[in-house]
Amino acid sequence: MSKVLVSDPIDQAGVDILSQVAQVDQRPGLSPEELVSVIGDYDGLMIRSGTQVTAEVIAAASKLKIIGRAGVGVDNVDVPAATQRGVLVVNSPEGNTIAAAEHALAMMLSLSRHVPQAHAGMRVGKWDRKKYVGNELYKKTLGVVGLGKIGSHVARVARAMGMEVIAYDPFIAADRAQQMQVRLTELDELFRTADYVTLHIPRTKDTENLVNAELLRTMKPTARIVNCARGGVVDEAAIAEAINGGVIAGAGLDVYASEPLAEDSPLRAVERGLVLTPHLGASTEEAQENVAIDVAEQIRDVLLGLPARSAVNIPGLSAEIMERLKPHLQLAETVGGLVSQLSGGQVQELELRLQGDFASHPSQPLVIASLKGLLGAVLGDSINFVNASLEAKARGIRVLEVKDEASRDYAGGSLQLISRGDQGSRSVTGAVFADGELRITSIDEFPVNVTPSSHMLFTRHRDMPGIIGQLGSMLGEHNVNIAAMQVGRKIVRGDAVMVLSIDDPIPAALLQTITAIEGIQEAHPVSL
Ligand SMILES: NC(=O)c1ccc[n+]([C@@H]2O[C@H](COP(=O)([O-])OP(=O)(O)OC[C@H]3O[C@@H](n4cnc5c(N)ncnc54)[C@H](O)[C@@H]3O)[C@@H](O)[C@H]2O)c1
Ligand SMILES: O=C(O)[C@H](O)COP(=O)(O)O
Repeated sequence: MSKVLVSDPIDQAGVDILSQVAQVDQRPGLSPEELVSVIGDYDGLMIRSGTQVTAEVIAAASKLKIIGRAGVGVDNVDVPAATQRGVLVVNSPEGNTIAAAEHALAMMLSLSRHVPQAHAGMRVGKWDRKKYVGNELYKKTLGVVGLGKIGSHVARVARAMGMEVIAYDPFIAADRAQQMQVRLTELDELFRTADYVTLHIPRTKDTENLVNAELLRTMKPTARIVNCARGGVVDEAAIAEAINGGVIAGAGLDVYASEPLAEDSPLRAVERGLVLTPHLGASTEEAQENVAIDVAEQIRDVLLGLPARSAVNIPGLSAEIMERLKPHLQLAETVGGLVSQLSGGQVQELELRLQGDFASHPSQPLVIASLKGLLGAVLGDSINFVNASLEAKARGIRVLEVKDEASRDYAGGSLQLISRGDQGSRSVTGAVFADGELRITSIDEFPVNVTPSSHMLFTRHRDMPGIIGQLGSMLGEHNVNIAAMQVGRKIVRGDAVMVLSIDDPIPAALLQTITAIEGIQEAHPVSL
C-alpha cells in the first residue's frame, strides 16, 4: 500500500480521502532534519505553507511521486527540484480564494474602525469612544495590485460597498477589468491616489519588496495598505517606519517575509494603525475543507495512476486534456518508445509530424508524451510527464513540430516521429483507428499495419525468398512464440521491413544469430 505523509495540519476530509488508497501518517511540526530523514518512505506528501520542501528534502525522497499543497502558494516547494526528479506538484488554485479575499476585506474594515485596538481597550476596562473615530470605505478609492482570483473577488465586494476600484496588473486585459467596473492604472498612480491598497500578487523576483519606503512615501498620509498575499512583497521595516512617522495611516498584514514573524520584528512594536494576523487568510473551515478535498483527491488519483487536475509543474497537461487525448497520448508515447529503440545511439533531434485530427489538438501534450516514450525507453521509470521535456532539454534534444490539419492518410489523422542522431535517422508513424486501437502504420516509410505489443522484433532486410522462413524456424527452435507478423516493402526484391509480435523477449544470443542470417541488415528487439 502507498504511504502519504501529511506534514501540516489539514482538514479530516482530506485524510479520509487519502486513506482510501494509502497509509496516512499525520506528523505536523517535523523539523527540517526529521523531514529529510523520514521522507524516503513516502509516495506522497501533503503540506500547507508550514513545511519547507527544499531540494534536500526532494533529493532524499526516493519514492516520492507527488507533493500536494493544500492551498495556492507553492513558494515553500522547490518546484524546479521536484520537476527534475519527476515529482508532480499539485495545488488547490481556488479552494481558499473567498477566504483570503474576505480576510483582506476584514483587514480594511478593522483598520478603518480600529476594531482590534478598541477591543483591547475594552478588555482592560476602558470606554474610548473619541479615540477610535474611524473612516468609511464608502466612496473611497481601493487600489488592487494583482487582479487575479482573490483580487477580483475583493474588487467585486468593494464595488458593492460603494468603493471606486482601480487596479494594477500587467497581465490582465483592460476589457476584463472593465467588466468588473475596475479601471486599470500604472503602479505609481495607484499608490498615489488610493485610500486603500490591497496586494494580491505572488512573490516573484519582480514583486519582491515591491512596496518599499520610496513607494510608501508617494501614498496619501491617510492611506492604508493590506497584504494578505505573500510575505516579502512589502518591506516590513519600511512599513513600520512609515506608520510610526505618519507617512501612511496604517497597514494590515497577514503574511511575512519569514514565518512565524520574529519576536523582535519592528512590526510588533508599532503602537497604532497596524493590524497583524498570523497567516490566517486561508484559515476558514470552508476553505480548509475545500483545499484538503481538492488536493487529497489529486494525490489519490495520481497514486492510482490517474492524472491530476491542477498540476503546477506540467503546464498544458491538465486532467481534462489527459482524458480527452488519452489514445493520442498513448500513441505518441508508444511511437516515441519505438523510434528510440530502433534508433540506438544518441538522438539529437526529434521531429513530430502531426496530420489531420492530431494537428487540430494542442501539440504540447503530444510532444511531452513522445519525449516520455523516447527517453523512457532508455532511462526507464525515472522519466515521466513531469520531467520529460526538462530531461530532453538537458540532453540537448531539439524538438521540431510540423502540423498539417488538411491532409490525412487515416480517418483520424496520424502522428509521425522522425529521430535524427549519431546513428542516422529513423521514422515511425502511427494512427488511432476507429475502434480506438493504436496502429503502427509505417516504419522508415515502409507501410505496415501493426498493433503494438509488449515484445516485438523489427528487422530491415532484403526482400528475397527464404528469409521469413529461416527467421520463423529460428525463433521456433528457441521456443519464442510468434503472435503476429507483418512485412512491408516499397518495391519487389528491394529493401523491406518485418515486424514480429512475440510472446517473450528475444535472448541476446539469439539476436546475434538472427543478424547473421544472409539478407538481414539489422534486427532490433523492442519492448513497450
Ligand atoms: N494569506 C493567505 O492565507 C493566502 C491565501 C490564498 C492565497 N494567498 C496568496 O495570494 C496571492 C494571490 O492569489 P490568487 O489565487 O489571487 O492568484 P492569481 O494567480 O489568481 O492572481 C495573481 C495575480 O497577480 C498578477 N501579477 C503577477 N505578477 C504581478 C506583478 N508584478 N504586478 C502586478 N500583478 C501581478 C497576475 O497577473 C495575477 O492576475 C498568491 O500569492 C497566494 O499565494 C494568500
Ligand atoms: O497560498 C495559500 O494558499 C495561503 O497562503 C494559505 O496558506 P496556509 O495553507 O498555510 O494557510
